[in-house]
Amino acid sequence: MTAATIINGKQISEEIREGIALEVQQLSKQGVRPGLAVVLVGDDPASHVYVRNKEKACHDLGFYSEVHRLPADSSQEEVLALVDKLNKQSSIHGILVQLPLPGHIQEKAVIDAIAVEKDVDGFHPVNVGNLVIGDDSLLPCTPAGVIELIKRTGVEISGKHAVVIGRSNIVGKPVSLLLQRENATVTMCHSRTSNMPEIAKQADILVVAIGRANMIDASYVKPGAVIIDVGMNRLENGKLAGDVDFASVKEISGPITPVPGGVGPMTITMLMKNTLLAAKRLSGIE
Ligand SMILES: Nc1nc(=O)c2c([nH]1)NC[C@@H]1CN(c3ccc(C(=O)N[C@@H](CCC(=O)O)C(=O)O)cc3)C=[N+]21
Repeated sequence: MTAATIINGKQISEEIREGIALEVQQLSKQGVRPGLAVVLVGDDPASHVYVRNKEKACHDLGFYSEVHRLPADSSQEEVLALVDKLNKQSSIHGILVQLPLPGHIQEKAVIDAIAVEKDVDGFHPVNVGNLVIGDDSLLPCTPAGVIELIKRTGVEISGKHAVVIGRSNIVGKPVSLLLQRENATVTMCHSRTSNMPEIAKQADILVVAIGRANMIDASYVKPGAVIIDVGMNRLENGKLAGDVDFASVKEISGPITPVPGGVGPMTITMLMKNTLLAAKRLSGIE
């Protein structure tokens, strides 16, 4: 068997970003510059890579960006007051409040407070509801990036069996809905699934988002299946590992994403795409 294709999320991101940069140029002629605000409460170290990569993307694409770093002991009222200010600020079209928030702050209260039109994470209940219904909405970034990566493998999604491992609100659930929207037959597995390898082995497309380093080995994989690894696990040696045991799985799978360089860069690219879209809509251009 020939070696599996490695899906180059970094390169695909670059291609999409070139298109976004062109649109930003066009928009600037109409006096609009997409603006993104990121709110970081406390100093979760895992957040830093993400915020750094996001700032770089904003800079490279000519977006306006603000990062608000609040101390870990900020009150919920303080965070809500900042969100309210950003909701009203015309230079900002996208607001992302980095999760997880410190335990004393209710994530739901904060997400609910973000203006629906500026919710570039796609986490607000109105955007989630529209996703479920199939109406137009700002799509959550990682799930949107996953679909884009699958489409670019050239493998048809329609009619295929997709298995999603993980049922979180930010990845597993929305990815399942988007795959279903693409006419896949979708099975969701999770921590209580009793015969997971057996089910996963039926997948033509396997999306893994469980948060356990290298858990999915070749015994979960049908030969030739598309493998999308959403995992981001920081190992003790400081390296990043996915949820998929890349070395063993790539020997039998079809196209497979690496970590890093797979889904991660796409998440940021989709955030930029959402911010561009929000800027156009808020400016009455689309
Ligand atoms: N409201 C909110 N929205 C999020 O989208 C969100 C969040 N909170 N909290 C944290 C997670 C994590 N996350 C990442 C996205 C991309 C990379 C990324 O760019 N990874 C690169 C680089 C990794 C590296 O070099 O260390 C890669 O996979 O190749 C990392 C992490 C978004 N998150």
